[in-house]
Amino acid sequence: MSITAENITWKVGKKVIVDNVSLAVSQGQTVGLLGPNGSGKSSLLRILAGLRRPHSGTVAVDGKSITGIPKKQLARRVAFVEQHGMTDANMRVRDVVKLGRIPHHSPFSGWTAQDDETVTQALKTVDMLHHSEQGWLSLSGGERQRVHIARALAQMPTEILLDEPTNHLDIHHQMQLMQLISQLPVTSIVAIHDLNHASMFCDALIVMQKGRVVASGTPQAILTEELLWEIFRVKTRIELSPDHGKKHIHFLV
Ligand SMILES: Nc1ncnc2c1ncn2[C@@H]1O[C@H](COP(=O)(O)OP(=O)(O)OP(=O)(O)O)[C@@H](O)[C@H]1O
Repeated sequence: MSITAENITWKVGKKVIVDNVSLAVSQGQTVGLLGPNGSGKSSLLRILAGLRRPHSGTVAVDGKSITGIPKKQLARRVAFVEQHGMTDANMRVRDVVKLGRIPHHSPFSGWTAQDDETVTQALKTVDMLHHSEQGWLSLSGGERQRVHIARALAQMPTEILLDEPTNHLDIHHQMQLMQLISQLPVTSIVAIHDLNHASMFCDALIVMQKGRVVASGTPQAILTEELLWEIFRVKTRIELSPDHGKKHIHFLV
C-alpha cells in the first residue's frame, strides 16, 4: 500500500473532527474524498500530509509510520495542495514553483539544469509557463491554484494530496486538471465536491460524514441515489453515461 491510515481520531477540545478513520490507497490510485461541508475532509488530508498529529491512530507510507520519517524526507515524497494555500506575495510565478524543489536539496547542493527543467515542465503541465515571470499578486484565483499545483508537481512526489483543487478553475482547466491527476503515475487523494468528476476520474471514493468514513469503494459501486440522498440530501437520477460509460448524476429539483 502506498498510503494507509489506521484508526485516526483528531479532536478540538471535546469535539471529534476526524472519528476513527481507516483507509488504504494503493500505488498510483486516484481516490476521491467526498462529503458535505465540515465533514472532516481537509482535517483528514492535513493529518495524512503529516501537518497535524492525530490524537490516536497512525498514518503510514509504504508501511512505515510517518512519525518515524524525517520531515524533509516526507516532504520529498508527499505533496499537499491546500485549499487556501498561502504564498509570499512578492514572488514571481516561477519562484513559487521552484519552492517545490527545496526538499530535494541540501543547504550545499546547487540548483541544476535538471531542476530548471522540472520547474518548466510543471509550469507547462498546468498551462502556466507563459506566466512564469508574472508576480503572484497579479494572478487570478484560478491561475494561483494552478501555480500551487505546479509547485506540488515540481516536488516530484509519490503521493499527492489535493484539497478541492478545481476550486476557482474554469471548466476547461477543471477537466484538464482532473484528467492530469487521474493519469499521473502518483498516488492521489483528492477532496472534491463535483460528483460527476469524482465518477469520471477517480478509481475509488471515500465518503465522509461527521468525521467518519461512511462508504468507500469504486464510483460504480457506491454512487447511488440512496447514498446521495442520505449524505447530501439531494435528489438525483443516476445513469451510465453513453459517452464515457461511467455513472452520470442528474440533479433533480
Ligand atoms: N482548528 C480547528 N478548530 C476548531 N474547529 C475546527 C478546526 N479545524 C476544523 N474544525 C472544524 O472541523 C470540522 C471539519 O472541518 P474540515 O475543514 O475538515 O471539513 P471539510 O470536510 O474539509 O469541509 P469543506 O467541504 O467545507 O471544505 C468543521 O466543523 C470545522 O469547523
